[in-house]
Amino acid sequence: MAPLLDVDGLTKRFGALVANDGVSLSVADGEVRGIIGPNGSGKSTFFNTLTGFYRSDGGTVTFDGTDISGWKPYRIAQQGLARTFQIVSPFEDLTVRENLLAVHTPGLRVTKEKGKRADEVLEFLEIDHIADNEASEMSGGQQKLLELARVLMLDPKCILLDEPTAGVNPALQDRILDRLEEMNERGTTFVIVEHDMSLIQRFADSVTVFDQGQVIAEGDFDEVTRETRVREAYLGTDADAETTEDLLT
Ligand SMILES: Nc1ncnc2c1ncn2[C@@H]1O[C@H](COP(=O)(O)OP(=O)(O)OP(=O)(O)O)[C@@H](O)[C@H]1O
Repeated sequence: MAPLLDVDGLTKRFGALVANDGVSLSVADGEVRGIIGPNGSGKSTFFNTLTGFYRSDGGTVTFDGTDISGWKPYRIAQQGLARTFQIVSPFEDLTVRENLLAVHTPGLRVTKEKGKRADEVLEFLEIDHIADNEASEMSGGQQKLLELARVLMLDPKCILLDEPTAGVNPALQDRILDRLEEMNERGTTFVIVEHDMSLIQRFADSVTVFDQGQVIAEGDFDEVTRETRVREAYLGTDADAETTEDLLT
């Protein structure tokens, strides 16, 4: 079966710096793919280029059988490939619910339907009790949930998550992960950039490792974390680490 997401030779340069150097990666429908790699290895750039926030310098992106290379971010999101950001930025003056209603959802033209979707999403993520609070009153962790909620308004086939639990307390982290797993069971595909290796180990079916803008390994978590090249990539940024566990946690 053709992959849901197929990236071929994606390249992004910032002046002389090649942040993504011919990155190729295929994700199957229903898969959870983890992307790991040391700081500055090009993971966020990959998401930004893939989703049209950066103009690519080469390569193609095919999603659900359609070539979406060079498309604008909103069109890509509406095609079913949505993303969250490492730094969340809700409309702070709006309430939580209003933040969801502000998402452009072409599939739900009737306001009543959109309100119903918003209420379902709020309940699913267990933030319905703060629906009428201003977003500015939310904790950092709750804002991460709001970010996810905004993405769910689009009912996407595939969600790219950029560090979904960074800076979130452990109880809330667990809740976020439970919800992601539930969505995956219902068929949503995920690509997740995360430094928290326990999360990757628990959630990802397979892992792609970036280093210096390139894919250097791919496979299941235990397989890739044993690879010498992966250990070396992390060692370069953490010379004191002695074991793989030290390196990757
Ligand atoms: N807008 C930009 N302008 C110039 N250089 C950039 C820009 N964004 C990223 N870079 C550079 O591209 C390289 C890859 O950065 P990127 O943020 O994609 O890495 P990352 O793997 O996501 O890192 P981290 O894990 O720290 O988030 C780095 O050298 C970074 O300094």
